[in-house]
Amino acid sequence: MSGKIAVVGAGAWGTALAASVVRAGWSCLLLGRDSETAAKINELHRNPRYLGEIELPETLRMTLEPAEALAGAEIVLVAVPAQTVSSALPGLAAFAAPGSVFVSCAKGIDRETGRTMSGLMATLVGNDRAAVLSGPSFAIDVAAGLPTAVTVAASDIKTAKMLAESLSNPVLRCYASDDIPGVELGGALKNVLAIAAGIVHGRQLGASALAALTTRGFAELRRVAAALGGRPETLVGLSGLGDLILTCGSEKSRNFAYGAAIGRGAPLDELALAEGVKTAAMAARIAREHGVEAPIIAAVDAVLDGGLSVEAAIDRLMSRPLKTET
Ligand SMILES: NC(=O)c1ccc[n+]([C@@H]2O[C@H](COP(=O)([O-])OP(=O)(O)OC[C@H]3O[C@@H](n4cnc5c(N)ncnc54)[C@H](O)[C@@H]3O)[C@@H](O)[C@H]2O)c1
Ligand SMILES: O=P(O)(O)OC[C@H](O)CO
Repeated sequence: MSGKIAVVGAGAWGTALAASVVRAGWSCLLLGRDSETAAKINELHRNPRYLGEIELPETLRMTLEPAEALAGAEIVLVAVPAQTVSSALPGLAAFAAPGSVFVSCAKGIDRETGRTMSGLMATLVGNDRAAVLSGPSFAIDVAAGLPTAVTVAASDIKTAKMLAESLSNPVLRCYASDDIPGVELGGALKNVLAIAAGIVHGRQLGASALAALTTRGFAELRRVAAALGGRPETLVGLSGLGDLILTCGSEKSRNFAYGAAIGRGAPLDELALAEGVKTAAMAARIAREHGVEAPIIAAVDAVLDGGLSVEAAIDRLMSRPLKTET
């Protein structure tokens, strides 16, 4: 590939994606906010704060200037935390090259407006230029060049295929989809469910409970995503089931690890880096407003809100009326 890709957000995911697109042959500028990280990336080819000693490609450069990062970029990967996308985007759109495609790589629902990341982007650059990348992918794995597969969605399948071809490399396999809601809601909702799975793990409720929680959580993920237009077949793919399996079973997941800490009795932490914390309330609200049964998501929201203890949440989930499975 030749040409330029800009990556917004020099945290774990932005840096890993930037390394990955350089491996795919693109020139890449990473846009961040702190000069110390820029010096480490540009001079030492490392981002120790987020990715330890992983060696980044020497041609990867970071800048603090949006105009420089976005000038001439055909693709802009947006990898800042979901709750900062609405404030980060308006300052960027003005610098974007005409026709460039903005790809949300964040996983969450905006907690002020209830809007999805693609929805936020579409208001600025239009539906045709808004896309989503999601799927089972720890930044540290992608940065280290371990084999990974994700889904890239755009409303036009031709755009999705162009992005999948552009972003794939020998160790990152991108599948194309035209189901934006299905792909992005899988990623947003699995974070909430990973917190629940972490609680089960931290509370030492056993492997059987973890399997039950993950499976019933998946049923909720499918129902809520379907209510917002996600297609069932997308939810059994990488960005739904795939990412749920990854994050509901590994302490490498910040959401799972945060849930595990709560399960072990740690106090709630408003500043936790787990994206599911900030998406839980909106996910529960969307489920209520659409009349979708989502007791696990509601329980996570109530526990994070401080209104329900873990013990009471378990009792509540286990004492629900019995029903048919499907
Ligand atoms: N870390 C992962 O393994 C991973 C994998 C897939 C998806 N994601 C998703 O990617 C998103 C980012 O996660 P992360 O792990 O990189 O977070 P992070 O905390 O590692 O880094 C976030 C970065 O964004 C920067 N930032 C915040 N607001 C900004 C703004 N307005 N403009 C520019 N930069 C800004 C911060 O300074 C920080 O460098 C999240 O939605 C997360 O769910 C993360
Ligand atoms: O560490 P987490 O829980 O934010 O998960 C990271 C990625 O979303 C995994 O696909």
